[in-house]
Order: sequence, then C-alpha cells, then structure tokens
Amino acid sequence: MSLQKIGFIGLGLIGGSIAKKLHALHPELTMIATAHHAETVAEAYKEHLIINNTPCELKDFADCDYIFLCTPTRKNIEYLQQLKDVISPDCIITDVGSVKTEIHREVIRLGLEANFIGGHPMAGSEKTGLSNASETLLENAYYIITPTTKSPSPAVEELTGLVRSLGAIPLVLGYEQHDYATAAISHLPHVIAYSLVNLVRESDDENEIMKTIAAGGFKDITRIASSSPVMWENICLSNQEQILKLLDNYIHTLEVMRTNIADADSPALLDAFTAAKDYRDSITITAKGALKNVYELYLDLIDETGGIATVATILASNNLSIKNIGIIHNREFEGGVLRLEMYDGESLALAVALLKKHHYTIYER
Ligand SMILES: NC(=O)C1=CN([C@@H]2O[C@H](COP(=O)(O)OP(=O)(O)OC[C@H]3O[C@@H](n4cnc5c(N)ncnc54)[C@H](O)[C@@H]3O)[C@@H](O)[C@H]2O)C=CC1
Ligand SMILES: O=C(O)C(=O)Cc1ccc(O)cc1
Repeated sequence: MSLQKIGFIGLGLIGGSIAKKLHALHPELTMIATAHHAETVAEAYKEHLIINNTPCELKDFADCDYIFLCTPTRKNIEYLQQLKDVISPDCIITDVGSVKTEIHREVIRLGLEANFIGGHPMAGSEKTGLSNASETLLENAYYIITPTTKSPSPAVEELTGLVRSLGAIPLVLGYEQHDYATAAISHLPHVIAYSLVNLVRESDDENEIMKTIAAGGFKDITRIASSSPVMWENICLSNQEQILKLLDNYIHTLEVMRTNIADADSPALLDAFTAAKDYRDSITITAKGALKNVYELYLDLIDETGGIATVATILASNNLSIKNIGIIHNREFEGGVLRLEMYDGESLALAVALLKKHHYTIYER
C-alpha cells in the first residue's frame, strides 16, 4: 500500500489490535506509538509492531500518514490540540473512540477538519491492554466512519479500504446519528450492567449467597461490568446528553414495569415480555448486527469416545474449517453441548445441514 508511516497514541485493546493486523498485512509499514505505560511500548517493540522501544514524543508523529488516537475518549481530544502544530499537511488523524460528537466539535474548533476522519470499531470486549489485543478482533465487525465536511474524499476512500483490509465492515454515519445509536445499544447497557452489579453487591448478605448462586442470566447481562472504569467514565461524560435522554426513557420503562408488577397486570407483563422477545429473537446470528457477527451453532454431543473428533471429521471432509470449538456446561443446555464457531454464514448453514444429516440435534441462536 502507499502508506508508509502510521502512528498510534494509545496501544491497548483496540489500538493494539489494529496495529497487529496492519503489521501482519504490511510488515514493511513503519509504525510508532506512545502510551501511558512505557512497558506497553516496550512490549509492542518486542513484538516488532513498532520501531520505538520507549514512548515517542509528539514531534516524532510529524511525518506520519495516519495517526490513530486510541486512548480514552477525553484523552484523545486532549491530543488533538497538541498534534495540531505537529502534523504534516496531508496527515489524517483518526480516532477509535466510542463517542464522536465531542471530538468532531473539537476538530471544528481547532480548524482540523481537513485532517480528521472519525472512526469507531463496533468490536471489542470487557478486556483491556495490548496483551488482549488480537489481529482478528475487528473481523466481521462494523467499523463506523464519521468524516467531517472537509475530510478529503480520497482519504475517506483510503481509510474505508484500510478498515476493510482489517476484516471489518465500514459504515459511514453522521457523528450525531452515531452517538444517539451507540448511547442506546452500547453506552446505556454498560450503565445498566454496572448499576445492576452494584445493586447485587449492596444487597448481598455477609455469606455472599447472591454472588455464590449467580447464574447464567446475571452473568450474561453483566459481563460488560468488568470493562475498564476509566474508559466508561470517559464515555459517559463524552456522550452525556444522549445517554441522559435514553436513561430517562429507560427509567420510565422501569417505572411502567414496576407498576405492572405491583398491579399483577398479567396482560401488560406478557405484552412487554413478548414484544421484547420477538425483537431480540429477530436479531439473528447471521444478520450484520451492531457488534461482531458470530457464526455459531450448538449441538448435543453424543456421549462416546471420539465424539468431538467425529464432528470435526464430518466438517473437515466437506472442506469446512472450524474457527472455534468448546464444550458448554450450563443450565440452558443441561446435558452440556458442543459449541462450534464457523468463519462465515455460508459455512454455518452448510455445517448445520451436514450435521443434521448425521442426526445431530442442532441449536442455533
Ligand atoms: N474496549 C472496547 O471494547 C472498545 C473501545 N473503544 C474505544 O477505544 C479507545 C481505547 O480503548 P481500549 O483500547 O479498549 O482501552 P485500553 O485500556 O485497552 O487501552 C488504552 C490505551 O490508551 C493508553 N492511554 C491511556 N491514557 C493515555 C494517555 N494520557 N496518553 C497516552 N496513552 C494513554 C493506555 O496506555 C493504553 O495503551 C477508547 O476511546 C474506547 O472508547 C472502541 C471500541 C471498542
Ligand atoms: O464487550 C462488549 O460486548 C462491548 O460492547 C465492547 C464495546 C465497547 C465499547 C465500544 O465502543 C464498542 C464495543
């Protein structure tokens, strides 16, 4: 590719994953980075991702074609001001932050619109840091791109191509539209998960009975409460306005739910639960959802030696590669099932058909 030098400010889960994939694709690319912890930079150097073994100074970013801002949202904004006087005229600064309006407003205030294109990969997890970064993290995930009114079209096309080369699905959106949507599908759920965990923490007794018996449902909806507190404090303040709007609506929904439970209003409860179930069930595993697509199936494993090998052989002999495999034991699948993850929707459909032909019971979701 024509790009020669890429700089990273922040090299954690997201910055690290982008750097790892770019390095795998283009080992000749020169990459540099700075991060809060010098060890992160040293580690990235050891992995041959970057050419500096101690954190760069900002002046080192002067000849970068692209600079990826990959720190918490409010920190990214602080870097804009400092980069303004450093970057070359053709440099594109892009960020991966979860909120877009605030950074776009700062870009406009600083007159940096011709040098900025916003970005937000809709992939990630509750984990942090370079050690959890992976070159496959962004595969099949939407990557939202928010150009400014002055972002050069060739640069937008180039970034779109770069995003595609990371294995992600580029989607251009306006920054305000982005922030309302992500407040609903990402930011509010994190606020709810953190609050629910705190409610249980405060309600538990000294023997921690609640914690001990916490089952799949609680764990499913609170996994994201293990996310980085600093990152989420930043997001809540960066997208305060949109989160508050949706939080108010959500509090109202909870009040209605409370009234229906207090009034023992069965029809109202059934209506609410059925509407939610129908909508949730319509978010299929193969549809391009907001987050990374997972092409998975579950099957009852025949309880015999070599059971997993038999399944793997059926798939392999039909040229189907398994991306991930594991045994699940939980209440939902009482006997335990085998979980298989395939690379794409077509492979998933073929795998389902083949295994059904071999009389396996398949569960899709
Ligand atoms: N974690 C996730 O699932 C996703 C996160 N994001 C966004 O990506 C950005 C980075 O998040 P993660 O990579 O998950 O976080 P992380 O905690 O894994 O990494 C953050 C990186 O920023 C560095 N950093 C923090 N403060 C700094 C400072 N003042 N100067 C220089 N470096 C600093 C840290 O040293 C670390 O390298 C955030 O803006 C977040 O909103 C976007 C999509 C998904
Ligand atoms: O862990 C999860 O399920 C996430 O929701 C990850 C995530 C966190 C922040 C984002 O801006 C986008 C994705």
